[in-house]
Parts: sequence; structure tokens; C-alpha cells
Amino acid sequence: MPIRIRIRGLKKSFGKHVVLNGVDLDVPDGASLVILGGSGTGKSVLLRCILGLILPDEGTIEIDGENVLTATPERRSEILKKIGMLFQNAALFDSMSVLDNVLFGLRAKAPETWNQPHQQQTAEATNLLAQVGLGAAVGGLMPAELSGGMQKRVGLARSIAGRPPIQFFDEPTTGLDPIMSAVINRLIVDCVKRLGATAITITHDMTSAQTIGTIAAMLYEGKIIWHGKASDLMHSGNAVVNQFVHGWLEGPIKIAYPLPEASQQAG
Ligand SMILES: Nc1ncnc2c1ncn2[C@@H]1O[C@H](COP(=O)(O)OP(=O)(O)OP(=O)(O)O)[C@@H](O)[C@H]1O
Repeated sequence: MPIRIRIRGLKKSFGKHVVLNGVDLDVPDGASLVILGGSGTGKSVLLRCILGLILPDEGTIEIDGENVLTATPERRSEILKKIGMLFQNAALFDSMSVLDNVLFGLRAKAPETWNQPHQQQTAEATNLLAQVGLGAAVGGLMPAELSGGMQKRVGLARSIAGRPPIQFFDEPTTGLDPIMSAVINRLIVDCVKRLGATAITITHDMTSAQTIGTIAAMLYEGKIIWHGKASDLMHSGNAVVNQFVHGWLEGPIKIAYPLPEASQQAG
């Protein structure tokens, strides 16, 4: 299977705070990779580096064999058009209707859309909403009128607009109830399958990880310390992964705040 995204030696610090400290990662074509890691370990920073939103200090990021970091700005923008992104909070434009939000994604990923008759553009955006289970009437609403789950669906419609072959999903089920989470997981799986896309998902949600992911990787102390099949997550044999997926307090991952018992002992 050809490698679609290849990352080598990726480093990023903010001042003295080392976040990524030599990330190596391969994402094969057609794979759906889930990246796990504790809060603040740098999962979003990693995705943002790939998207060109954060400039890493060292390392290489190749997409389809092209180094994004050394490409000309024009070439980089072409390469990055291959990526659709569902941001953590859906990141819809508050002052634009749902339909305009989706049209924005469509025009960004497929600029030829601008030249199409308005009716055709609207039909395409409405079709994208239908693909995430939203009726045409939703297109006329403003983001503030939508529930969190609906906002995520609109974000998903925008992310698949223009059929980008690579899809990123940053914590797609955070803040949603278990049933809406299941709906979003199912929609993501369906959309990725329909597009034949390669996907990277960041999640803390184990059900989501195992539903969406075919492969998984654990980010810890700035490096990928385990990768394997998503179906092996619960029995990886890795102490860090075990602690994380089971939510154990004891283990190699140090809890960064005093727990009530520890404070009592200290007092
Ligand atoms: N632009 C920035 N400037 C300074 N520090 C930053 C910046 N972006 C991220 N960081 C820091 O980098 C670290 C990693 O952040 P990141 O958002 O990638 O974590 P995460 O693993 O995605 O966490 P979570 O699961 O809580 O979303 C954090 O300590 C964060 O404060």
C-alpha cells in the first residue's frame, strides 16, 4: 500500500515547551488512522503542522511524496487542497448561513465552483448536507440555531466538499451525547468510505477510535510510541496505551494535578 502521508523527525516547541520531539508517522493510502494521546500532548499541533497552519522547527512532512515544507507556496496550496478538515468545534462562520458555510468549503476546495451558475452551486451544497443527513431547510439556518451534533454534521459536509482525498477529524465527538456520537462516527465512516479517502482522526473516545480507525498511533512525550491496528488498542501490550485506553490512574502517564487522596496525604 503506497504511503500517502509520511512524517519524519517532526519537532515543534513553543518557547521552552517542547511539544513534538521527533514524530515519525506513515499513513498508508486508504487507511483511517486514529491518533491517541493525553490532553496537551500535541495532537492538534501535529495536525496543524500537516495543514501548514503551524510551521514545525525540524522534520519533513510528505503528502503523496511531495515535501509540504519545502514546496513553493503555490504548490503547497495545491497539495493542501487535498485535505478536508473537520475542526474540533466545527469552526463554522457564525455570520454565514449553513448553506453559505458549505459553499465556502466547496469554493475553497473546488475553485471552479465559482464559475458555475448559482443554482448549481446551491444544489451541490444541498447535496452535501443531504450526505450528512440534513434536509435542505437546514441550509437557511444560522449556526447558532443548530445543536452541537448538527453543527458537527455541517462541519463534516464542509470538510467533504470538493471530495478531498485526505480527511482530518479533530475530536469529532467531543461534547456530544453517546447517541449523537454514534451518528457522527457512522457518518464519518460512510463519508470516508464513499470518498475512498485516507483519514486521520484525533479522539479521546475509545468507541469512536475503534469505529472510525483501521490503524492507531499513540502520541506520548512528543513521539509516536506505539502504532498498530485499531482493533488491537485494548490489548496492545504497551503500558502507556494500556493506561490511556483503560483510564487507569496508575502507570507511566503522570497525572499533572494533585488528586484528593494525594492532597490529603500531603496535608
Ligand atoms: N500557538 C501556540 N502557542 C503556544 N503554545 C501552544 C500553541 N498551540 C499549542 N500550544 C501548546 O502545545 C501543547 C499541545 O497542544 P495541543 O492542542 O496540540 O494538544 P492536544 O493533544 O490536541 O490536547 P487536547 O486533547 O486537550 O485537545 C499545549 O501545551 C498547548 O498549550
